Amino acid sequence: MVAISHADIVQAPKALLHDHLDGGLRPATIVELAAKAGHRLPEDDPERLGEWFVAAADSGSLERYLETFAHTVAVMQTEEGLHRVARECALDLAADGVVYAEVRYAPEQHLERGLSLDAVVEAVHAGFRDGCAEAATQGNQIRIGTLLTAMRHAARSQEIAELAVRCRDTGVVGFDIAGAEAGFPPTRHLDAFEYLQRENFHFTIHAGEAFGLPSIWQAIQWCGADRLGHGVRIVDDIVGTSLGRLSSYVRDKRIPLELCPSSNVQTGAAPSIAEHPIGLLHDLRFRVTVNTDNRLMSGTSMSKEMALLVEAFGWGWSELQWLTINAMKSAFIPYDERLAIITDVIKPAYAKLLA
Ligand SMILES: O=c1[nH]cnc2c1ncn2[C@@H]1O[C@H](CO)[C@@H](O)[C@H]1O
Ligand SMILES: [Zn+2]
Repeated sequence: MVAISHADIVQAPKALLHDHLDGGLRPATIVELAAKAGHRLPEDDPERLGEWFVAAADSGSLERYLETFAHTVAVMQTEEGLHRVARECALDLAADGVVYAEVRYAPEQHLERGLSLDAVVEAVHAGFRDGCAEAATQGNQIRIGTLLTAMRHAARSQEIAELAVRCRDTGVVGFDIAGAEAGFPPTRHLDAFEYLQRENFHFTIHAGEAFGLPSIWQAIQWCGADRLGHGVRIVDDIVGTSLGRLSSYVRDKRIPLELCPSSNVQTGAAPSIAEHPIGLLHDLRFRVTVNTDNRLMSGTSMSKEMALLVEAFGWGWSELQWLTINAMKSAFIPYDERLAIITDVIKPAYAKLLA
């Protein structure tokens, strides 16, 4: 069998559920926007700045990994900055062959220069609209929905949940909480999750990344999460191939795991790509999806994450199709729209690749 190259994977349609808007900026854009905003950067040369992000995020700790976001969030405080970052995000994902993406960010982090929460969301949506339209003229079709994130150490989750519901017909497809996990259990935000459930809305929770099973258990059984952001520590409930109660529940209910291999290696949640639990979770038929998390901090892309898995686990097109369909099945857009992307875009393309 001929090995699948990175270039081959770029051509294949991909679906991405876990990508942070403020974790995917182009280094050159950060340099330009920082100059305008008067924000000091650790490096002023785009190439060196890109390397700085990857090296600084390569810290072995989620807390230190998250410190690097100060330099991206700083340049996303104006309508212009937000619009540009969202537009470029759409173009970059589309050029990488991503056909469906859910991109998340925390509106509460973009108010430092006087924008309102609603203005932040509008600027991001306008950027995505323009980026998607431009990508289409280049022959790259992409659909993007946004997830609004609340920061788990802060106290604005109810407000952000209400914002998400208010914007559900203009591009927001779900809600999330992110930030340092240890010491900030998801149950702190129970009111927000109960509100979202009453509104028949969708949400995912970052859980089981820097902290283990109690965090996953709370996210699912107390908060009612539809999906798990990372969820990689679910392997702590698996001995050999024998599943405990919680891991059985997650697998049997088909709860999607938004796994992010490179990010997990950087924060110390996995020792290496080859030893990443995604191999075991695939073999045990969990609802596994593969994601980028933060393309800038991990120096990655959707195609690169897949190429790493091909190399580490010897996976081929059938596994890549499985991951892609899993992601599409787990998306927060309506069922008929998910199905249309699976049957009209994903399956025909992989049928050719598999032939
Ligand atoms: O892997 C992660 N785990 C937890 N929080 C994260 C991760 N990646 C990014 N963020 C946090 O989410 C915010 C909104 O996008 C980012 O500013 C960052 O603080
Ligand atoms: Zn994340």
